[in-house]
Amino acid sequence: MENVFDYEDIQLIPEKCIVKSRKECDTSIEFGGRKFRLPVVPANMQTIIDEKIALYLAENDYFYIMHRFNPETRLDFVKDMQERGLYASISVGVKDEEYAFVEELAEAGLTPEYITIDIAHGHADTVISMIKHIKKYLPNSFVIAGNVGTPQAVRDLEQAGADATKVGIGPGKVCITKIKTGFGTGGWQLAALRWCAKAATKPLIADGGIRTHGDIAKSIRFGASMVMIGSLFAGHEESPGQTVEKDGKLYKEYFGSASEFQKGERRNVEGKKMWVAYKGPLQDTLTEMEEDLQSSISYAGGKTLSALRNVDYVIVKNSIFNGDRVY
Ligand SMILES: NC(=O)C1=CN([C@@H]2O[C@H](COP(=O)(O)OP(=O)(O)OC[C@H]3O[C@@H](n4cnc5c(N)ncnc54)[C@H](OP(=O)(O)O)[C@@H]3O)[C@@H](O)[C@H]2O)C=CC1
Ligand SMILES: Nc1nc2c(ncn2[C@@H]2O[C@H](COP(=O)(O)O)[C@@H](O)[C@H]2O)c(=O)[nH]1
Repeated sequence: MENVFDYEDIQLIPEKCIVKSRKECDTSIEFGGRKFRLPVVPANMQTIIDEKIALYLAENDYFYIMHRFNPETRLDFVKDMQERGLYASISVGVKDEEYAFVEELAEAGLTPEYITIDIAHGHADTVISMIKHIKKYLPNSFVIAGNVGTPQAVRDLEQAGADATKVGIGPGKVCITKIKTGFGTGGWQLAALRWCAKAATKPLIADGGIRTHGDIAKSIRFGASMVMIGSLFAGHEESPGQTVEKDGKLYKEYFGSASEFQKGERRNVEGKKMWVAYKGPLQDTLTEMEEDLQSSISYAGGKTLSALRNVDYVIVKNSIFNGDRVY
């Protein structure tokens, strides 16, 4: 493939500014029939989101996807969110019991507004079959399917009925898929997104590899409607998971959904755990992301996210920084 690059290799080129203040720039996005304040969603991982954070995000017009690792709580979660007049957004897998769960929701008259099929290798018959099952029993749920890394996968999942596709195999901060299997989009996630966008007729979610807020603007430029982020959302006051103190500093755990910490066993492990420096309140990060994205839009010469989609860019290999040395 030609022109393989990642986030750190790209710089977007500024256009003439048309606003007097960055406050005029609107970062909101319509996704699955709802308007959200940011084109950003915290990863559906156990150390990133829990019911309390989901509630906060929904109440404050942010998009969220609840993880699937406490499966028995999902039905009540959907009921509770909807009784509060909020949208419900959950994840499912593809094992037999997940088929029964979808039917259980339908029998209870509960339609989650968003259902994400959360599978490592999403270009699979198992995922295609689950998309069809959800569309049969819960036709009004907006189905996000993934993860994939090729245009053919996007076509196949869209063809099966997916309303959006999630792109990203192996670029995540706690991912070891690329090392253990030799496969994935790690190191060229942004180019893979661009490749997938050529085939997509429905929204794409760029998932994994976001290391700076500028990477959100770059994802939009290369075809994402929404950006899923794990590590930048880890380590907050509200983040689920253990907190430890070391040399007077606080750290919070962040582990992969395919790590032994998630699975409780060392079988097919494709994720690891790391400790993230404590970051303070989640809202501070969301606010900073919004301000930075408003600034990105102003550099793109517009007032809305659409301005980002057509800006020119240069590929400057490793010119910003290498790997994860961010600040
Ligand atoms: N975005 C990414 O790069 C990655 C994300 N993850 C995350 O880890 C979590 C666990 O994912 P996953 O293992 O899919 O979910 P599950 O553990 O629920 O496995 C789902 C089913 O798919 C099978 N399966 C898993 N991987 C493969 C594969 N490579 N080829 C064929 N069948 C497979 C499993 O069987 P069996 O285990 O017996 O093979 C199981 O029957 C998810 O949250 C996922 O998002 C994991 C790796 C990569
Ligand atoms: N290969 C693995 N990928 C994983 C695992 N758990 C989650 N993920 C993916 O990472 C992103 C978050 O990436 P980040 O760079 O923003 O931290 C997440 O949304 C999943 O797609 C895992 O165990 N192995």
